[in-house]
Amino acid sequence: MAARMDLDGRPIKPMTICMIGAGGFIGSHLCEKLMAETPHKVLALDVYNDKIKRLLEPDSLPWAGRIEFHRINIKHDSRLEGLVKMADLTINLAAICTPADYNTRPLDTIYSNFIDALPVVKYCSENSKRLIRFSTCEVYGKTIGSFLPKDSPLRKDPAYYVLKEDTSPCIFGSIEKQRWPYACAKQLIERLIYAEGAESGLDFTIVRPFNWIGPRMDFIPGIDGPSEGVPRVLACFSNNLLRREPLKLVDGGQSQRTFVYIKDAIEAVLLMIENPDRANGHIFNVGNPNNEVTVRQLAEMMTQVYTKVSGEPMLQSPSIDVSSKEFYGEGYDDSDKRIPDMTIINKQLGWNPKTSLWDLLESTLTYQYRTYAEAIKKSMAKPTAS
Ligand SMILES: NC(=O)c1ccc[n+]([C@@H]2O[C@H](COP(=O)([O-])OP(=O)(O)OC[C@H]3O[C@@H](n4cnc5c(N)ncnc54)[C@H](O)[C@@H]3O)[C@@H](O)[C@H]2O)c1
Ligand SMILES: O=c1ccn([C@@H]2O[C@H](COP(=O)(O)OP(=O)(O)O[C@H]3OC[C@@H](O)[C@H](O)[C@H]3O)[C@@H](O)[C@H]2O)c(=O)[nH]1
Repeated sequence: MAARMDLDGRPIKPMTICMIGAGGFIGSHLCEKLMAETPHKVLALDVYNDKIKRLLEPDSLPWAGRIEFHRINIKHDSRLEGLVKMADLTINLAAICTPADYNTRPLDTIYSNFIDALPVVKYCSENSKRLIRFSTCEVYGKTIGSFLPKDSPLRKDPAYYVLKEDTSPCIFGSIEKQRWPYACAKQLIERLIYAEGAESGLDFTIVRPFNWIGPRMDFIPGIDGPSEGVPRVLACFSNNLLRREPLKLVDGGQSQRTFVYIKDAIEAVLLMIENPDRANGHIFNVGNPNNEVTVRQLAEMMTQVYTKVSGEPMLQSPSIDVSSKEFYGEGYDDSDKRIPDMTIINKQLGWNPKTSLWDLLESTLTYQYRTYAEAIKKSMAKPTAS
C-alpha cells in the first residue's frame, strides 16, 4: 500500500484505533473502509458482530491481523481501560439511538448515551488519548423558526432554521416529552468532553451525524430483528415495501430531514481520523444539505425507487397516516427540520457530500431487496399459529 498523505502533505503513520460500537451500522462501514484503504489497526468492541463478520473471517483475508473483535459490553467490563490504553485513538459509537426507544426506555437511553460514555472520556483524558465521540444532529432539537407564527415570512430565512455548530441553540421539548432524553444526554456528554478539552487538554473531535443512511442500517423486523421492533425510518419503510404494506407516515409525514449516504459520511470520518491537527477541538456537522425532503416525499421516492429495483407494481395506496401516539406511544415529539451548516467541515477538512438522494436510495434499496426479499417471502408464506 502506498504511503497515505494527510491534507497537509505529511505521511500518515499507521495507528491503532479502539472502536466502541464497531458492530453497528456506522461502525461496520468504518471498519470496512479502514481495512480496505488504510494500514490502521482496529480493536473492534461491541456486544454483536454480525455486521462485521465478513471482515473477521477467514484468517486469509488481506487485513487479517489488523482487526480484532472484542465482545464487550462497556457498561461493565474491566477490559475497556486496557483497550483504550493500547490504542492511539478511541472512537465511541456505542448508543441506544432509535427514536422508538427514547420514550419507551428513557432510563436505558440516558444511561447508554451519558453514564456509560463517562468512563470512556475518563480513560482517554487520564491516558492522554485522542477521542472521537459520536453525538447527533438531535442536539439541536427544534429550529427557532418552528416557534414563529405559521405564516411568518421569517420561516423562509435560513437564519431561523440552518443549524450551525458554534451558534445555534439546543431547543428541546418539555420533560413530559420523552423524545428528548437522548438529545439531552448527548448534549451533556458533548459539554463534558468540551470541558475536558478546556480544563485537562483532552484531544477530542465531536461528530454530529445528520441522518446517515445506507445498507446494513438497523434491522428488518421479524427477519434479523424482533418482530415488534421499530427501527429508524429507512428500515421501517424498507420493511413496508418488502412486505407490500403501505408506508406509515407519522403525523402526516410533515417533518423534514436531510439524508446523507453512509459512504460519503464515512469519507468525512476518515479525514477526521487522519488529520488530527485539523479535527481536534472541533464539533462537525456531517450531512447533506442538498438532500432535504419531508418524510412524505421520502416515502414517495422510496416507493418509486423500490418499484424500479424490484420490478414489482406499486400498491394502489402506497402510504397511510398514523398518529405519533399510535406509532411511538406517549411522549413522542419531533425535530421539525434539519439542515446542516457545512462551513466548519468545509474549512477544516474540505469535505463535501456527493451522492443525491435518488442515487443513495437506489443503491440502498437494491441491497435491501437482494438481502431480504427471499427471506420475507418465506416468512410470509409460513402459516401463522392461531
Ligand atoms: N445513523 C445515523 O444517522 C446517526 C445519526 C445521529 C447520531 N448517530 C450516532 O452514531 C452512533 C452510531 O450509530 P449507528 O447508526 O451505527 O447505530 P447502531 O445502533 O447501528 O450502532 C451502535 C452500536 O453500539 C453497540 N453498543 C450499544 N451499547 C453498547 C455497550 N454498552 N457496549 C458495547 N457496544 C454497545 C450496539 O450493539 C451497536 O452495534 C451512535 O452514537 C448514534 O447516536 C447516528
Ligand atoms: O415508519 C416510520 C418511521 C419514522 N417516521 C418519521 O420519520 C422521521 C425520521 O425518523 P427516524 O426514525 O429516522 O429518526 P429521526 O430522524 O427522527 O432521529 C434520528 O436522528 C438522528 C439520530 O441521532 C438517531 O439515529 C435518531 O434519533 C421522523 O419524523 C419519524 O416520525 C415515519 O413517518 N414513519
